[in-house]
Amino acid sequence: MAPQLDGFFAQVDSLSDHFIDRLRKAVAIPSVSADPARRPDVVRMGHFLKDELEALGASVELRQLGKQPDIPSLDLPPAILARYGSDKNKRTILVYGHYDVQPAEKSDGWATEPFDLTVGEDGRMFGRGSTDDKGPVLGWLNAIEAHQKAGIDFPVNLLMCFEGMEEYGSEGLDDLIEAEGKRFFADADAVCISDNYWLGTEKPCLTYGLRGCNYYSVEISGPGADLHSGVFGGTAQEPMTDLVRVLATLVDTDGKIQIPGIAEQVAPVTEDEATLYDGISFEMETLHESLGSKTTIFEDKKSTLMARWRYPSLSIHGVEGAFSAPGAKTVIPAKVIGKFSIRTVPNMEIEKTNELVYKYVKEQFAKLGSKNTLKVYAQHTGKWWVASPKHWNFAAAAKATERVWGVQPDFTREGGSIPVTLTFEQATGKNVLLLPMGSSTDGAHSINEKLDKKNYIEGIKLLGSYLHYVAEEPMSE
Ligand SMILES: C[C@H](N)C(=O)N[C@@H](Cc1c[nH]cn1)C(=O)O
Ligand SMILES: [Zn+2]
Ligand SMILES: [Zn+2]
Repeated sequence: MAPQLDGFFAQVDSLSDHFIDRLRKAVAIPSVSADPARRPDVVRMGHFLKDELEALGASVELRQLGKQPDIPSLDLPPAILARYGSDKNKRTILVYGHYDVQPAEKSDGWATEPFDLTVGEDGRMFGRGSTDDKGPVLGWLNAIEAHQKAGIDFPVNLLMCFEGMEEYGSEGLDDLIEAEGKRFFADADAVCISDNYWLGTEKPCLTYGLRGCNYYSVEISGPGADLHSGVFGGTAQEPMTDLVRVLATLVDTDGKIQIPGIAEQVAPVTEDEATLYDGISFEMETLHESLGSKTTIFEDKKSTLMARWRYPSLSIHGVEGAFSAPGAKTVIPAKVIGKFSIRTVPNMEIEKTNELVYKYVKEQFAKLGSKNTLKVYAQHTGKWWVASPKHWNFAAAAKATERVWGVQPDFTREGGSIPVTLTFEQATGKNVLLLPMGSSTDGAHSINEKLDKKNYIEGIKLLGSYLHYVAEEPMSE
């Protein structure tokens, strides 16, 4: 099966320094989508990808997505739509990834410069976006190049959709996907996304589910300007005090969401599902390693996996407008905006969840009897997704995993969110597969994000061989 793969693998190995250099160039572009000041860098990253793709012979379009809804003066970065090959006798695979990254500052606690890919002797490649999601996005380009240089026919037609706003809720992309479902994406036989991580560090996985994400702001204001706490402390009602008290009512120390009506929406555990967790390769020790501590809510694997995959969670992320620098500033902030999100699961509904959140937050604020003013709103929302892994798309990925890594993959769900996954499924009507490259200790969204060189290089082989096995799978749907 897939006889050309040995030549492809050898070519990937001999190009490995070049592929790491490509990742270094990509990481050097600080494409932070959440920071309006970095928007030119996000656009520059989009152009970098366009140039690289064109140099490989792909046809590429940059699609403008309009203005950012919450900052109407700011253009959204373009989505990249690209095609490599248009042979009617080949299958067509649509791949998606994102070229934006989470914010990162050395002062957050990074051991190295976050936008300077630093490769250690042990093969760990540190840099913001290395695993999420520049390494995997470049994996597709590298697979194309290795085929070209090895003189091996590319096994499928590849459609690519890369966006620059995923870490901010994929603003503007749903409309494009819906509009292009039966146009640019019309030929797609299946969809593959490489933008998540293995459950541990040793065993690869194929992922068939994601949680959704509803992201909220709670804004409390009162004074006309920031105040001196010596002059006004004890005489003015303070927005920060109110906010802390409201945020404290959302969730308890063991992660139990306190908002009535959320738990009632969650799908019951079926008998089949209850047996599924035992077979998954997952160690609490690896979780402690990824977490950097032993502060887990649960002590056992099953409860932990269920909490990550099939129950909602509520996280408090930060407070805009609050004093957060080192030192001691005796300020009373005039307006503070608390940020929290709820990871949603089957059968939670976005609108119903929003209404429950708004009602609860308003009730908690009312209980304080404060003269300050409250606003609560959703910044962005994205639905959960669960697909069937019983499909030739997953079968091909399982064979590729066995060929590259020598083991059968686990079939997993993921606690994170990729907001457009369900949109791709619905707009194309095709099966969607998540095929991760990185591992659980990569620290996506955290300080010292990394991708292991082994996962990058073998990951390129995995993506390329998946396409070969896709070409060989019997047509069933
Ligand atoms: C799993 C993926 N690599 C990722 O990190 N997704 C983000 C996307 C997001 C941001 N807001 C809402 N969703 C995540 O899960 O936080
Ligand atoms: Zn990502
Ligand atoms: Zn991310």
